[in-house]
Amino acid sequence: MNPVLDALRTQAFVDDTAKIVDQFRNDPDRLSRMSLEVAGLYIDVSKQSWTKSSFDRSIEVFEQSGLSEAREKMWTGQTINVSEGRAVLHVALRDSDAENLRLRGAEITADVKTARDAMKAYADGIRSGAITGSSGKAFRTIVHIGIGGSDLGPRLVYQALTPLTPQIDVRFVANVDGSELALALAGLDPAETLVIAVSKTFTTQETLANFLAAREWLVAALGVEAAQSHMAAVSAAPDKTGAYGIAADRVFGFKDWVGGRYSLWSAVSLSLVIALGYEVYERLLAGAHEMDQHFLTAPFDRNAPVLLAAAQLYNRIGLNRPSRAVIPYVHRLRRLAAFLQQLEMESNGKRTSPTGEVLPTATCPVVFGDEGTNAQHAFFQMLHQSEDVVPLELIAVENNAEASDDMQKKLLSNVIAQGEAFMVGKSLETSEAECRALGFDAAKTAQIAPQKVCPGNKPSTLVLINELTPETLGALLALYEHKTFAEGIVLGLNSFDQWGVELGKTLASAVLKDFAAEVPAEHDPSTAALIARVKG
Ligand SMILES: O=P(O)(O)OC[C@H]1O[C@](O)(CO)[C@@H](O)[C@@H]1O
Repeated sequence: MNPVLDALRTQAFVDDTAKIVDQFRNDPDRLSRMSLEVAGLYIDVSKQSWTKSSFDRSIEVFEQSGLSEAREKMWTGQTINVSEGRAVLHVALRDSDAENLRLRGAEITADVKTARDAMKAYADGIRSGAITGSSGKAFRTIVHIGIGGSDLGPRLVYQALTPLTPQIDVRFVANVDGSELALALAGLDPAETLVIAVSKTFTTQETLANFLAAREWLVAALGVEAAQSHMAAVSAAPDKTGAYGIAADRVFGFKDWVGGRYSLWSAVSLSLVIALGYEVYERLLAGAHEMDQHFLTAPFDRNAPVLLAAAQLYNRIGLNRPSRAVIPYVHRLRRLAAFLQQLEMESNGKRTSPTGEVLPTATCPVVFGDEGTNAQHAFFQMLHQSEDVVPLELIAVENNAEASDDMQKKLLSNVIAQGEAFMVGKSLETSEAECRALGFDAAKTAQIAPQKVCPGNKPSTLVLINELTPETLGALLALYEHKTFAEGIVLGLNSFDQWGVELGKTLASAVLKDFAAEVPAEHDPSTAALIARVKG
């Protein structure tokens, strides 16, 4: 029983038939109350399914959820990730105010500063040419090897901010499917290549397998000793890196109070700091910090992360909508949906409370998406006409210096029109009129018009980024982190562990053993047949 969420569901039930478009007539202040501008982001949730009462009820849910106290606990470094016995302090990585850091105990200040300085020195050395490959050649390419939180954030940020002609290129490798590494190494000169293994635990099968294969590639071309200066590692378990032949002065650490999917602010982004420059990294942190301050101080009904979280809970819990589509109309943010899939679904895709009780409600929707306008020519057909309601998150950039004014206007016209189209839909009357305008006779109109109908009344949120800069990108990603945190608190779960991923890993290592075993372990006939097939 979760009384605050029950109240929300009751309100949603009452408002179930409400038309979004009518709410603007019923409530002249709707747009101003449900939109705000912060850290270079304009956020509009007025096309969500709320009535005035259900919006107010949704905000009350957060006021009654203990979110303020939980936020304080996080910011002051208390052990809120109870099952792993850890604090959650990724926000400290983007807080350059030493006074604040000291509040959390002395060692954090030193840790954060030491890690930043080490990254900066190494990156500046490579960018200036003071640090080179074994043959004295400058590094031209970084092969960033990592998966999950050690890949999705850095890959998203690199694609978002990389210059058109980068001084140093970054190629990302995550999957243990050897094709990804093969494609990443293709055409590279080992003498100009730096391989960085990125893993919080330094135990992840895919990352270690890819790193060993990449090291072999280096050693084959350069020899064991020379290869050393072409390898580096990032980990919260630096003690594990030595076994992989990585020199101690090429290991960059971070602490276990940084969760994997919240780690892009840490040394996990070393590849970016080298390729884009320390200054870009600092600006990314500054943008995220501005959103942190907003989240910390803004009242909940004017708090961007809370507004996005409230829309999601209203859709997921209030109206039982099991999915959410994230559509960045920004080619440089084409990996945003993938990043949010891990951030939100690995954080809040849970079924029990931190004390082990099964939760009384659903939790996280299925998050999916692709870049706009591409998605319009792929799955929008279903989103527009299906009876299923999939709430949308539309993200766009207002000013893009890389695009002509004409193309930018075309792009923005699409994202704005889609929000409207999902809300207003297309009625049978409109469809019939269209058919008649096309010269269809009554029989053909009766056949075709119903097929053109779009039910509409489908909600969307728009996040409009003034210009895609390191600051606004930092703010955008911090926005989603705090949205996810706020939802987790209301749902009554621990957003910072991920016990559910272990089963697949355990079974994978058992199957791997079975491939080599004389007599494989007991499995169901389908699994046994597959193992036998691979064993040949
Ligand atoms: O950085 P690591 O320790 O290699 O882990 C990679 C990813 O694997 C996970 O543990 C899930 O399997 C994620 O939480 C994490 O981001």
